[in-house]
Amino acid sequence: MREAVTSARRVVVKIGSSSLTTASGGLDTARVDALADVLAGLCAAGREVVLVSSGAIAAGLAPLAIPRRPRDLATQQAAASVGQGLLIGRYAASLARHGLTVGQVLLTVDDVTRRAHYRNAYRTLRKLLDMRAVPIVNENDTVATEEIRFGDNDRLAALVAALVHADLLVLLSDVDALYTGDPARPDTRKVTDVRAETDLVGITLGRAGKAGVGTGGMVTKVEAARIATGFGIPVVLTAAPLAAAALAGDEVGTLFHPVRQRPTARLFWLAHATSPRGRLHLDPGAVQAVVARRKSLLPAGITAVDGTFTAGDPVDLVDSSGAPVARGLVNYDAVELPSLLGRSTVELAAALGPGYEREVVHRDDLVLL
Ligand SMILES: Nc1ncnc2c1ncn2[C@@H]1O[C@H](COP(=O)(O)OP(=O)(O)O)[C@@H](O)[C@H]1O
Ligand SMILES: N[C@@H](CCC(=O)OP(=O)(O)O)C(=O)O
Repeated sequence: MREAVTSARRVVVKIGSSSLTTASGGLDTARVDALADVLAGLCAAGREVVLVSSGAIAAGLAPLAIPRRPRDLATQQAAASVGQGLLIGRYAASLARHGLTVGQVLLTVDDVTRRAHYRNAYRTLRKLLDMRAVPIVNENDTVATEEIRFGDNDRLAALVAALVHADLLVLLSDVDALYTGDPARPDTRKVTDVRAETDLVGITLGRAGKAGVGTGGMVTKVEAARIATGFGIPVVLTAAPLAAAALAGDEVGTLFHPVRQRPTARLFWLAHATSPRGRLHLDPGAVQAVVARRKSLLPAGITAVDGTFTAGDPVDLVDSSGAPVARGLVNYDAVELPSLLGRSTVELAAALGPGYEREVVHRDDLVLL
């Protein structure tokens, strides 16, 4: 019995396209009904549920007579636009059988990465939960462009779990657990528990299984598990038909144990949810100061600046090989920085005024990567 699972009050469940569609590509209503039954069971037991459901693109293919998952964004978006309505309609009907109401929540990357926006998303999700409705989240595929797309809902689910302060994230796929390699091969073993990054050493994370339906495969699921467990949220990865057993605490699938206590929400978002707007190249002394001594970053330790950012934006701090070592909120606009580099704060204050004594990134706004 998994205590971390049975004690969870607020649960985020994510289901992949591969678990919702028939072999011919249409929406499998029996599977949607089966999932709805599991979710209704959770609600009846007084637990709160947020569902993150993929499947919009897959559900839109048959009605548009598209034979397989399209590669180009515009066709994917058209399919999602048709499919999302069908998907949510089906969930609404399935959950109505249990007297439950659904609320559709379509999110873009910005909605969960920009502070002002994610507060907004959080408020809506909270309100839906307070009103005993089941929020059903998907990426807002029809407006997301290639650059600002999640592309996979695994990461979105982990960020939503963090956003609503969930006690558990359940990732439902078409495979019953994480395996040491491609589960289709005979020599692979099931991994029942992942307690630390070292447990993943030697595991081959393959791409999506069912051709043309899922995206990301195990890579994005393990990445999602990293994000959630880093926020103190346990993650169970299993197959959709095992959802009820997994949620009852049975030892099915793979349990990713939380690796640490919850960090402050702000720094978590900085590390995992924000997209950096630029890069500050640090000399070795500055890397040492920021990483080992947890100091603020001063202009003297910066050798170069890339990107077009303004004060308050997230930026990556990179070492001399270009590898990111930390992320932080920068106190200057990109255009201001080049003339300050390599100069001490005392010198800058004397030459330019006391406003230039400020750190480039304050230690309170810094998170190590
Ligand atoms: N190490 C692994 N363990 C388990 N499954 C794996 C592994 N590597 C690749 N896979 C494949 O990942 C697939 C699940 O990913 P995906 O198709 O993206 O699912 P979903 O649509 O549920 O998000 C499985 O069907 C499986 O074939
Ligand atoms: N937003 C897309 C989901 C893409 C996606 O992540 O799919 P999957 O790998 O099946 O979870 C859709 O609804 O089709």
